[in-house]
Formats: sequence, C-alpha cells, structure tokens
Amino acid sequence: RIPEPGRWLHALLDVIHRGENKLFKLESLTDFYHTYGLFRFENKVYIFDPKLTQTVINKLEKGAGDYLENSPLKDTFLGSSSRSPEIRRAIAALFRKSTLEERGGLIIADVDNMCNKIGLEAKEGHVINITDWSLRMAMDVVGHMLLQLDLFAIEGKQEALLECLMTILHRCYALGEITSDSEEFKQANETLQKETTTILEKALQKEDKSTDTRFVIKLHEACGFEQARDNMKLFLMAGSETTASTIPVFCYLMATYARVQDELRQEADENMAALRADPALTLPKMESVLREVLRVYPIAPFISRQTTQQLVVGDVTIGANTDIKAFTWGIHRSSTQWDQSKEFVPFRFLNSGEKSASAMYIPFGAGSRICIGQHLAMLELKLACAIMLNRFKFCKVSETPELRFVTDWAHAVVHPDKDMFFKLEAR
Ligand code: HEM
Repeated sequence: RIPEPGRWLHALLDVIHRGENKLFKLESLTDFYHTYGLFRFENKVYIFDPKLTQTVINKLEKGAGDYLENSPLKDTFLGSSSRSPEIRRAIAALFRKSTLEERGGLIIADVDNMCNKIGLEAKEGHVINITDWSLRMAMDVVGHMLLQLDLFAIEGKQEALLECLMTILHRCYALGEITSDSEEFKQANETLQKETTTILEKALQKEDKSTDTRFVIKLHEACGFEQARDNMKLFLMAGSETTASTIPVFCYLMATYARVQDELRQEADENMAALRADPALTLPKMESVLREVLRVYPIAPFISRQTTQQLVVGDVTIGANTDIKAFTWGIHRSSTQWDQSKEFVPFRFLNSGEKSASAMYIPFGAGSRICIGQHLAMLELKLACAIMLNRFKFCKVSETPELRFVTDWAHAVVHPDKDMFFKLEAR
C-alpha cells in the first residue's frame, strides 16, 4: 500500500505551512513518511527513497502526460513522436562537455559584457537587478553556444524576445499570474514564434555557403524550418530560465554569507588569468558551493515520469498510467541522507569523505532523460559566478527580498518569487 495523508495530517500541514507553499508541505511529508520512501498526494506518487527513485528512473522513460502538452515546445525533438536520430546526434554533439569547454571563451565574453553594463549602473548608484541581468546573459549564452547566433539580449536589442519569455516562463508557468489560455499568453506565444522565425530566417540568409559549421543550418537541414525553429525555442526556454534562476540564488547566499563570498573571491582572483585561458579549469571551492546551491535549492524540484503499465518497485506495486514524481527536493533535503540537510553548507562537497557526499544527488535528473544541458549549465555557472565575484562585492540592501520560492508544477522548476536586487561595489 502506498501511504497517503489523511484529513488530520492535511489539516496539520495547513496549520504549519498556513496553506501557503505546497513544496514545503511535500517536504514535510517526506520527513513524515521517511520509512516508506514514497507517498501519494493529489493522485500522484512522490518517491524519495534513493533505491526506489533509481529503479523508477531506470525503468521509466516517458514523462508525465502533461509534460509538454500546453507548451510551445510540444513539437521539439523532445515532444515530437517522430524523433529523428540525425537531429538527436547533431544536438548531442553540441552538448558534449569537451565541445562546450572549447567554446567557453564565448561565455566569458558574454559575462564580461554583462559585468561592464552592470558596472556602469552600479557607478551611477543604482541597485542591480541580478534576476534581469542573469536572464539576459543566459539568453545570449544559449544564442552563442548552442545556436551560434548573437541574440544581443545584454545589448537590449531583444526586448521583445525577453518579454515573451518572461510572460511564458515567469508570469504564466512560475507565478501563475496568467493562464495558458489567456490572451497575454497567446500573444507572448505568437511573439516568440515571430521572433524566432525572424532570427532563423536571418541566420539562413546570412549563411556563408562555404561553411557548414553553423548549428542552426545543420538543424535546418536535418529537420526543416518549423522543427528547427521549435528546437531553438526549446533551447531558449530550457537553457535560459534554469541558469538564470540559479545565479540570483547564488548571489543571495553570497550576500548573506560574507566570509564565503570572500573565500570564493580569493579563489577566483588567484585563478582568473588561468580560467580565462582555459575555461575548463577546476575551481574546487566555487564548484563545491554551486553543487551545494543545487542540493539545498534544486531548481528542478522533481522529475516527472509516467507508468504505462503496472510497475513493481521493491514491495510496492504502482498501477498503470500513474504520474510519478521523483522528488528531488525531498531527496536533497532529507535528514536521513544529509547532515544539516536543510542548511546551506558551502564546502560540504569539498570533503568527499563525508557521509552526506555519497547520498543521492540528482539536480539534473538521471537515466536516459537526464538534462542534456547539464555541462553547459555547470560551465556557465562557474564562469559567471567567478567573474562576477572577481569584479564586484555583493551586499544586501533594503530592496533585497527574502529568499522564497514559487514552483512551476507543470514544468518542474522553482524560481525565487521576486526579482533579486543587490548593491554591487566595483573592485
Ligand atoms: C542549473 C541549470 C539546470 C538544471 C538544474 C536542469 C535540470 C534539468 C532536469 C532535472 C531535467 C529533467 C531530467 C529528467 O527528466 O530526468 C532537465 C531536462 C532538460 N534540460 Fe536541463 N537543467 C539545467 C540547465 C539546462 C540548460 C542550460 C539547457 C540547455 C538547453 C537544458 C536543457 C534541457 C533539456 C532540453 C531537457 C529535456 C531532456 C529530455 O527530456 O530528454 N537544461 N534539466
């Protein structure tokens, strides 16, 4: 039998969490049902026992039915039923760790460009909206690294594209301010379609026929105009909001833990020349902190799968057509797996001998559908955070909100509920 909270437990959780945040309610249920390793909630099965989670991920590939249904991504290589091996191969090659590291200089150029702009704003005495800048930077990185195009988001020439991504990802999916059948959503979707169509058309016109290296051209050759455009949308959406949501959380923690900020800055300062020469260079402290940020606040708080037939995991039987959530948020924050599980322990991953370092850690998912962009994400985060700390000191001000999260349940991402503002002192 899969345990399910009764009425009294629901009532108790409502009192504790004042009915506010379902994510923390589910986290409490993880603690409550820890001996079972799973529970049922709103007709979905949440799994958090490491062995059960691994089995489910290994056995199931299909995402929950609603995964891409209402999304502008339903015709991409992920959502499409006719998945072309040729496109998959081209895409996989682009996301290889070594390929990305060779092109890391492009990320550095985008981060430098952002820091120059931020520097000017800071000089004029403004507090800096890191959420906004991170989204611009992440969008330009996707353009340069994955599409081999300059989207000029940091330069402010892609306001329409940014605006519609914000409406779709943030206002609709994350905050739920508007629904996916609202007029605003439809308009944003149309703008996204129009803007990406124009970008692709221009890229095809510009192409120097003597070279076939540009990815959009390959994509276009492999799958035709419409699917190429939809995959561009997929990269823009999956690749920019995720890293763009992680950077403000990192900055918030740095502004909160000033000594950690200083330690990371020292590491960044000492290695900056070498990092610029070789973006693959390891920064042990920075990488430990970034891993910890994605442990304690996994921005993808669960992984969705669906059973097509009855599934037996351990001594539990799960029926056919059940939505399953491998509950990363609960797994990463479980006191049975991690010491000081709900605390930010910046250097816990530096000490690999620790019990907690061997606990289940799946910020990018697992199995055959593991995040295709994980190496890009980690490279981008390492470079962006190191360069930003090398250039600026981060301080909280009255405009800095508390760190609270909202969850986009359909697309499995959490975001800080407000834009993050900081005072930045140039060094
Ligand atoms: C901190 C940053 C990121 C995090 C935490 C993250 C996390 C995840 C997770 C948990 C999944 C689901 C995996 C599963 O179902 O097992 C996923 C899927 C995916 N991610 Fe990421 N991601 C990040 C950045 C990126 C970037 C930069 C891209 C670049 C385009 C990207 C593209 C994708 C795509 C296309 C999928 C769908 C894969 C599939 O279903 O086959 N992600 N990501």
